[in-house]
Order: sequence, then structure tokens, then C-alpha cells
Amino acid sequence: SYAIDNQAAVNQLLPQLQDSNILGTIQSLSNYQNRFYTTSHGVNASNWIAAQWKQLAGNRGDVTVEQFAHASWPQKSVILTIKGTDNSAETIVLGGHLDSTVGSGTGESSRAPGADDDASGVASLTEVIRVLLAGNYQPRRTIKFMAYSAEEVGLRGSADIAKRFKQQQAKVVGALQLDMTNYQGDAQDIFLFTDYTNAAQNTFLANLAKVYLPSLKVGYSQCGYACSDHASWNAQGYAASFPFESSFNNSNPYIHSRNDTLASSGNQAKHALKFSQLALAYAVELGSDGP
Ligand SMILES: N[C@H](Cc1ccc(I)cc1)C(=O)NO
Ligand SMILES: [Zn+2]
Ligand SMILES: [Zn+2]
Repeated sequence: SYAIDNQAAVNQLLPQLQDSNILGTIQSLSNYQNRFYTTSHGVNASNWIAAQWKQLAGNRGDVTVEQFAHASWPQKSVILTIKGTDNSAETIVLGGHLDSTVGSGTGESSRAPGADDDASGVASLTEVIRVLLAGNYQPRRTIKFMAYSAEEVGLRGSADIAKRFKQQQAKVVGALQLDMTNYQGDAQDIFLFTDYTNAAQNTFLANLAKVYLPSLKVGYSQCGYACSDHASWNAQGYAASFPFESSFNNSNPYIHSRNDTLASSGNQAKHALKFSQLALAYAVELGSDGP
């Protein structure tokens, strides 16, 4: 059940989320020449995220960081796990993709900053990790944060991982995807996508926004195709959701080009902060449910 019954914990943690940290992470990630799944820069960016998340993990015994190696390309996905206390068999997944592209023909020397697509999503998630761990939050369910490789070439990193989880009969209660969180194309703040997602979980997210983020306007939209990694979890029968920065018609025109920079999103991360807030509420409300 999608009960909203952890106001104390969520309201204590929400104010600690800071857009300045999100901005810094987007800047660092978009400084790589590109983060394409087959280049040295792409491999380095994955290693940088793993190092950042390891730093945030500190010496918490219930937190591990691993890199998930993919068989046929060099860029690894990154997974941070906060092991649950008394309901650790049930897992919540929050993801974004770490790779970037400027379309077909992207190679070693291509300039693909990918600030919005999807450094913004990885940065939004990294700030949630920082606050959960700094606040010494201990979930009852296991929470996994994932930075996927090779999303731009067919959701390949998340497909590998979701298939592995299904093979292992993992009990994934829900998966949330953050892909493009920082370009505000519309007056509304957050758009919940209704295709390749789970309707009940989408309603839960809309309710979380109503309770915890009452000043935010929530809209709905569709991609019309499997447009990000939520579709990999959906394909394996898991409940997936995809809160997005804008409506389909007003989406960021700069993506998949060298102009997908922080400057194209107004040199700010205030829009991305909203997604950290929603993701934190989602992680704590779902993460705090017992067996
Ligand atoms: N196609 C997706 C981006 C994307 C997703 C939704 C909408 I609406 C517009 C654009 C992509 O490139 N993900 O990396
Ligand atoms: Zn993307
Ligand atoms: Zn993309």
C-alpha cells in the first residue's frame, strides 16, 4: 500500500537538500568531454561517480557501492545500496543514466556535455544520497541508487540490471527514473509519464507531491516509446515511474548536442532540486515500510 505515514522523517530531511550541491555535480559531470558508453571519458565518468558515492557512504556498514560490469562495452553502471534493517529483502530502486551522446557517430573526441541529459538526474539522486546518509537515515527496506551506463544506445545498462534482478527473483517494490530534471520547459514543475510506467505508483508520487511539495504543479505526459530506463524495469514486470522536467511538446531542444550545457538550463539547479525532493519523499516513505 502506498501509505504516506512518515511525515516526521521526510520533513526533517527535505530541507537539507541543496540546489548548490546539485549544480556542482552537474558541472563536474558535464566537464567530461563526453560520457559516451564506449569512450575513455565515459569510463572515467563512471569511476568518478563511484568515487563520489563511496565518499558519501563513508564508513556506514550498511552502505555498499559497486560498479556493475557489462559484457560488451567498457562503461560500468554504478550501484549504491543502503541495506534495510528488518525488511531488507524488499528493494526500492532510484535511477538515472550516466552516459551522454551527440547522436550516431559519437566517439572518443565528441563533445557531449549532457548537462540535462542526464547529469541532472544523476546529480538530483546524488544529493538525495548525501542527505539520507548525512542524516543517518536507516531504511527498513533496501534502497538502491543506480547510475546506468548505455541508456542512449537502447537502455542497455538498465536492461542488463533489470534482467539480472528478475533472474534473481529480486523483490523490487518500485523503481523511479530521473532522466532530465533541470530544464523547465513549462509552467508546471513535474510531469509524470503515463506510458511504460505503473499507474498506482504514479498516483502515489502525485500524492507525495501534494503532501510534501504543495507549491509544485504536477502534470502528465507520454513519450510514445520506451524513452528512458524506467521502461527496462517495466519490461521485467516491476512498478516503474518517470517524473520528467517538462511536457513532451516543450522538452529540452538542446539534448544530444554540444549545447546541452548548464547554461542552456539557466546556470541553475532549482528545477532539479524539485526532483531531489520528490525522490527523497519516495525513498523514505517506501523505504520505511516493514514486512
Ligand atoms: N529520448 C530521451 C529523452 C526524452 C525523454 C522524454 C521526452 I518527452 C523527450 C526526450 C533520451 O534521450 N534519453 O536519454
Ligand atoms: Zn536521458
Ligand atoms: Zn538522451
